[in-house]
Amino acid sequence: MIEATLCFPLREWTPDERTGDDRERTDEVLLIEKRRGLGEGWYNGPGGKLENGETPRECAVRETREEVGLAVRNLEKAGELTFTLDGDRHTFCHVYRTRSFDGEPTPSDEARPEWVPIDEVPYDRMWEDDRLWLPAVLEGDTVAGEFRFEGGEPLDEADFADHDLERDVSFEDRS
Ligand SMILES: COc1nc(N)nc2c1ncn2[C@H]1C[C@H](O)[C@@H](COP(=O)(O)OP(=O)(O)OP(=O)(O)O)O1
Repeated sequence: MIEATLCFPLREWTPDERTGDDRERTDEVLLIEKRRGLGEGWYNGPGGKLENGETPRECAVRETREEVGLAVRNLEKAGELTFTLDGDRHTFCHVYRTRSFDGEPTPSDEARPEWVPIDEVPYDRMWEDDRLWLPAVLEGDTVAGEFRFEGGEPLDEADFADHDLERDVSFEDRS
């Protein structure tokens, strides 16, 4: 089974009174538009597969740096997701969020970053499971879920079948 990570950097957006911007203050999340590989063309958080000897947290930090050039710190564990394909465990994904980072997001070969207000997340351009668990993660909750896909490899061409989801979960190892 593949072990992978996703990281959702968050920031507060405040209106600039000098420009007369009258939008409400809101949180924004840094998403990527994936440019290659699994989920190409879809929005997601920065992330990827664990390398040998790496902890999930180290992986999330490395992948966020590699994909969008952001140095994230103080990651908070927000979720554990299991994706099954035709009844077999396919990917186990650790989900993090953070408000601590240095640098400005910059595009890479793998990803185009974009700050998005959390109530405007483009779920119609994301994995089908995301609309079920990401809102809770962006609200500060914790989630654990299993999402079942059917139809054979690759996973991003399979059909989403059903799921189980728990909220307000505690993660013992805090990995
Ligand atoms: C099945 O549903 C999924 N939903 C979401 N939101 N994200 C998913 C799903 N399945 C996989 N993912 C994530 C997990 C990883 O963050 C990426 C896939 O990573 P990738 O295969 O691109 O991993 P890298 O290590 O970056 O790949 P390279 O081999 O290209 O370096 O999708």
